[in-house]
Amino acid sequence: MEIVSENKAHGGRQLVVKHASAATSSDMTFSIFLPPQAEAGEKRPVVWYLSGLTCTHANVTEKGECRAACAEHGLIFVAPDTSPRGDGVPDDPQGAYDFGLGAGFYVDATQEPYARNYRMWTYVTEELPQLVGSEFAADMTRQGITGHSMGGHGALTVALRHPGRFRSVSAFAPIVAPSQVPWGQKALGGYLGEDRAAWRKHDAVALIEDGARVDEILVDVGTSDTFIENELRPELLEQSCAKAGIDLTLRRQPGYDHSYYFISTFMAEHLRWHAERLKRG
Ligand SMILES: N[C@@H](CCC(=O)N[C@@H](CS)C(=O)NCC(=O)O)C(=O)O
Repeated sequence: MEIVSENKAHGGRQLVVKHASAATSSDMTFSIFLPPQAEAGEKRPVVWYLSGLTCTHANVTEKGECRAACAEHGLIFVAPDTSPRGDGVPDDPQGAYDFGLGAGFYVDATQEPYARNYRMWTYVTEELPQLVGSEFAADMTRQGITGHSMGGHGALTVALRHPGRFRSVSAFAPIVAPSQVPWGQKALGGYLGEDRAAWRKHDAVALIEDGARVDEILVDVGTSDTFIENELRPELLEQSCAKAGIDLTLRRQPGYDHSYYFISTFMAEHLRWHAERLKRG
């Protein structure tokens, strides 16, 4: 583990960390904010933030405005990268932004040439939690997860497939049914192949239809988000949660778009919502 940068902020410490990942057979970089309470040696809850297309750890770290709320509530905030990186890691054949580098979609690819490196599911669900749990003052019995867009899809699917691991789940403008939208169809087809049965395990709406459950979900999406109708389709999550009895709070925020101006506006509310659930019992 190599500390790439370290800055004091809000009485805590913002780190950027690089490590050799066995899951992705590449070096991976993530950011972690340690609140003042963790700096004082106390084990603190962890909120995972999975980012969207084209992002690295840096977008939310620099533009997400997460640190004041994390310091107030004593939350460790971890932001992984969105794909493997480096020499020899294959990209989209046309260099498109929505597949390959910056677009790992939080799956373990089975298709060539992606299967060796594109193992973001194993990375975010196994390898990185083990590293964070062993290297930092993290209370791994208290975890929450959130994310944006492709990372909102990641947060929902990871939570739905790990019952009991997360006490709180939220998302900003998530892709909720990747099997039914262009971004998701391209990614799931490219990484997992054309067998749609394999896609269902990486589709929040399909997982809920197939019986997966979380107690409650908070979702914010902007009404001026240009991806809302064709890629995000929050109404599909609304319908599946209503049918399944999942307590979904879906807030359509008037005039907000898909950007970090939107995310940063509601970040503190999401973190408070996580903190309330993470401090229970
Ligand atoms: N309009 C973007 C689509 C990708 C996009 O909007 N990415 C979102 C996540 S899905 C993002 O957070 N981008 C980076 C940023 O705003 O810092 C493009 O064509 O590159």
